[in-house]
Amino acid sequence: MLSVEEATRRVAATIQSLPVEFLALPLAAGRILREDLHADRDFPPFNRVAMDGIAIRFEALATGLSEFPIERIQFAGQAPIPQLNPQAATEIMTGAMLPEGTDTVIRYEDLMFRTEETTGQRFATVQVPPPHAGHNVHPRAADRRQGDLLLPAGTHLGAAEMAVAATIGASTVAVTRRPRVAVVSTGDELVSIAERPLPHQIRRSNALMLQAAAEQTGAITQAFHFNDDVAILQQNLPVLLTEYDAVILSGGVSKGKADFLPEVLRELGVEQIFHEVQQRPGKPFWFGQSPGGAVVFALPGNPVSTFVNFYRYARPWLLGVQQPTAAYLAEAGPVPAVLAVDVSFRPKLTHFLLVRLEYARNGQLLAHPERAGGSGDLASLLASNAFLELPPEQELFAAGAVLPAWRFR
Ligand SMILES: Nc1nc2c(c(=O)[nH]1)N[C@H]1C(S)=C(S)[C@@H](COP(=O)(O)OP(=O)(O)OC[C@H]3O[C@@H](n4cnc5c(N)ncnc54)[C@H](O)[C@@H]3O)O[C@H]1N2
Ligand code: MOO
Repeated sequence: MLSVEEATRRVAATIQSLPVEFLALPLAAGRILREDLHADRDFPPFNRVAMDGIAIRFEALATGLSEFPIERIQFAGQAPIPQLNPQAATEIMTGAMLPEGTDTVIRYEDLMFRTEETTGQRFATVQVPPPHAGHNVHPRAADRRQGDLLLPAGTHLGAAEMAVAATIGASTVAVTRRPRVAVVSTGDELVSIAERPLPHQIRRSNALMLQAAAEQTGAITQAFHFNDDVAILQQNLPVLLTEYDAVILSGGVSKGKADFLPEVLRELGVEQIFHEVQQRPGKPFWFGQSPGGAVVFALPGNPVSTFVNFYRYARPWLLGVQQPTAAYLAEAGPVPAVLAVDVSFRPKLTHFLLVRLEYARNGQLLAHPERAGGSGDLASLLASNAFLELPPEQELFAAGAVLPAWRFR
């Protein structure tokens, strides 16, 4: 049977970048950028006044001058008028362009004002002299230069990236199109969430779970349900394989008499890349790829198995096809966590152990195992926020062991 490492490698081998689409910037938040974006101007683009007050020439103070006549007032957004008199001041607001002939800004808090009654002329007296020329000025190009690479292809457009893209006028951007995912539940025992189940029936929860989890990666999803019927599966699966980038099925992949999926998928020309992984939960996981390129994650139907397999294999795939650089691995992969108590697990399987991750006072990420009733106990997912990956070659895991933790919250 395939190891978790080998299954991971085979899933990763099917990752190919999805095509690029061009979007108006406001619609691109959360997407992966697929072009390099450079500074179109210097940052800041002009000598920017950083405090409300007056602009003067620093040299004037050295001559012993401390009172300046105010020549004019300049607001942010007004084109500056050069100040020709080196002994005068321009009253000026934060965000304005520093006028030629001045080099220093003194804030209102460090000034006293008086108005000459006869002429109406206003004067500012410096109470606290500035320490150096350039004080309270954010000089042109201090932060970045025109032409600098600011957002390389592969950047995830979060809040900071949106601000920088906006400031350089990237009104339309090239981004990865969203993955299209069909989520399919199978099983005769499953009824819709609006129905009152008969005693032998249950409501189908996996499809909604998978939709929510896939949409969080940026995918567009649509849900389907098929009964355990070979003809229905044969009739409905082909169109999904042509219209979606990934088809994520749940149920119908183990050894039961109604577990038709592996056979039907093979008959439909989907190449089986593996069936069964040396892991618990989620051993009967089937994975394949159709000739058209769509991948098929046929996940075991027990809700915790479906859930764990999604986060362990399908989520990294969905992030990988959107992110053409290796950066996706950091987002998709596990974080190291410290086991809080001793744990033993006998079977020669990789064990995915539901845990609650919590920061200890020393900053360590501690993993507390959660009481769980097995792979059917979907309520156990509520109390946990990650699963630890315990390797198969070991039976005892002592408190303090550092292990990979896959977070899902
Ligand atoms: N003889 C064997 N039997 C089983 C094996 C095995 O190795 N030999 N493996 C067990 C393991 S492990 C798992 S996991 C399950 C997986 O089986 P299937 O993928 O075929 O899933 P089903 O039998 O269809 O369903 C299992 C379980 O999950 C419930 N389910 C299914 N779909 C949904 C849904 N959309 N929403 C909510 N719940 C769902 C279903 O009702 C079943 O209770 O097989 C073991 N058997
Ligand atoms: O290993 Mo199955 O996935 O637990 O119930």
